[in-house]
Amino acid sequence: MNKILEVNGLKKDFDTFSLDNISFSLQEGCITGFIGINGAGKTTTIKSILGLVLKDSGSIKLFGKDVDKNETALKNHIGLVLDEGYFYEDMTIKEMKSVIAPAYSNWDESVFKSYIKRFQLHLNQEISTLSKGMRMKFAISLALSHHADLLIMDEPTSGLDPLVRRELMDILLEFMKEDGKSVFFSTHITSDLDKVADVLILIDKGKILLMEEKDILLDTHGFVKGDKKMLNKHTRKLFLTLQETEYGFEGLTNKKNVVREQMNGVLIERPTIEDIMLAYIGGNVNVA
Ligand SMILES: Nc1ncnc2c1ncn2[C@@H]1O[C@H](COP(=O)(O)OP(=O)(O)OP(=O)(O)O)[C@@H](O)[C@H]1O
Repeated sequence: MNKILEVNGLKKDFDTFSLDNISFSLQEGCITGFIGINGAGKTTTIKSILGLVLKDSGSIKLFGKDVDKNETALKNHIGLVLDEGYFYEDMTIKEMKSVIAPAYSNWDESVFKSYIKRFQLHLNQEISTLSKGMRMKFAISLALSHHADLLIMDEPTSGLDPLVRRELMDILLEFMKEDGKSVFFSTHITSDLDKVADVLILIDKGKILLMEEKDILLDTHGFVKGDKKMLNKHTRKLFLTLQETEYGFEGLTNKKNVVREQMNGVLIERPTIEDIMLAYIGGNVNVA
């Protein structure tokens, strides 16, 4: 599989926050979830990739080419949905589209119109009167109307109701049906990724803590409950988090098979992506 985006040694210092030597890559044909709590550095990373924030150091390659040297050509391949509105509020949908469309050499008006129809948006409606869900749908319509290969979305589901979030997930899966497409999707609402993500990248305090295929993560991690008698110097080391009560314990392990072998009789449940995220960013972590 081709690497569609390669980020190497990305650094950005703000007064009270730093992106600390961020490196990761995205594989073609994958939906990659970029997860982390509020303020973890997701937006700063995405904006640095796009050149909307000036990085201090590091290299970024899109489709194998240096972003700094090929900005305009590469922009044609990217569909962008940012969390903060980048629309002119007093324009209508049609007027805003006319500002954005000429920036893309492969703009496809018929695709745009089909999304507007599908989302029941009205070309003459003023942006300032759009609800949050309608804004997101408009942003998606723009992002998908120039045959982009990589869709980059920053917190697209934030503040949306479950129905609209589901609709968005369906659109992503539809987009992925065509060969060579990829999605990079930042969110702190990890439940959105349960169904759609192939790979997860976890960022916290400006550092990448974890990068793994979702299925492998969910297979190797387990939420374990059992009798306190099973805990000893060795078995304790198998846990990322551990809570003990008078009688029992519960904790998250990243070595599910070893726990199964060495701790007979414990109950092992499948964790959610959120359980895993919180275990890695919380204290009390024994990462081997
Ligand atoms: N222009 C800036 N100047 C100074 N600090 C900044 C600037 N932009 C972002 N930050 C800081 O960088 C940190 C990371 O912010 P960022 O928006 O990247 O996080 P995030 O993971 O996207 O959070 P959220 O989920 O809340 O959107 C925050 O502490 C923020 O205050």
